[in-house]
Amino acid sequence: MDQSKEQRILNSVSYNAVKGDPESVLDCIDKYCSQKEWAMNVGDEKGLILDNVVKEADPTTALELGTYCGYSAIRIARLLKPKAHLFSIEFNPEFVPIAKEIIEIAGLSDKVTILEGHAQDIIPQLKSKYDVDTLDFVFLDHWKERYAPDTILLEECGLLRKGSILLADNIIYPGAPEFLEYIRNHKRFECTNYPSHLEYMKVEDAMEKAVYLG
Ligand SMILES: O=C(NCCCCc1cc2cnccc2s1)c1cc(-c2ccc(F)cc2)cc(O)c1O
Ligand SMILES: [Mg+2]
Repeated sequence: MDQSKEQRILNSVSYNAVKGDPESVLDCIDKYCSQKEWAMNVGDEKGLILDNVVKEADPTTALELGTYCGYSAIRIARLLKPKAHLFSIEFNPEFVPIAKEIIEIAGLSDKVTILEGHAQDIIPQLKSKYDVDTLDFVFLDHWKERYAPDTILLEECGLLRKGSILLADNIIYPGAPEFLEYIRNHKRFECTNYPSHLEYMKVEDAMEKAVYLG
């Protein structure tokens, strides 16, 4: 059976990236996906916004919804301080082993735990099963219509604390209108919009940061 696009991305990383060097893994994926095959990584332009928000949050415990090939997990994990940890949830069983391998090549396996399943099933288990207290940073990059309900779920599960920072991808394209409506009208969130472009394209996109006020 011929390989998947995600398999081909892993092949390219495995062949071209410097083992243990997260930057070279990111560069390799960005090169492959801008020159050979488009893929839904957050990419280099929005990746810089992600970097800056992660640096601002300086999280001890971070959560990502939507691992895909591990690109944004590497962007986040490479900035984490020594004892900090990233939990990343992915529902597609095909992507999990590929993301694990790419994160391993980046040398960041110790800082990232990939949890396979749907966010709405795993979020309620984070405290009891994964010993999470509260989340300092959350990157939303999964089903766009799940951004709002899963944000509500995070709050209901007591996983947000005063100052928790949420960052959502694809606010314009594919778009997350319900999330935008919810988060901007909810008084316990302080929102900031970051205009950008869809990964590897000239199409408009944006990211939205929401600080939980407690
Ligand atoms: O759909 C996107 N991301 C979500 C897919 C993962 C589904 C999951 C559900 C789920 C549930 N629970 C836990 C984990 C997970 S992962 C996505 C799509 C585009 C795009 C696609 C076509 C196009 F022409 C232009 C842009 C760009 C992006 O940056 C994206 O992020
Ligand atoms: Mg995205």
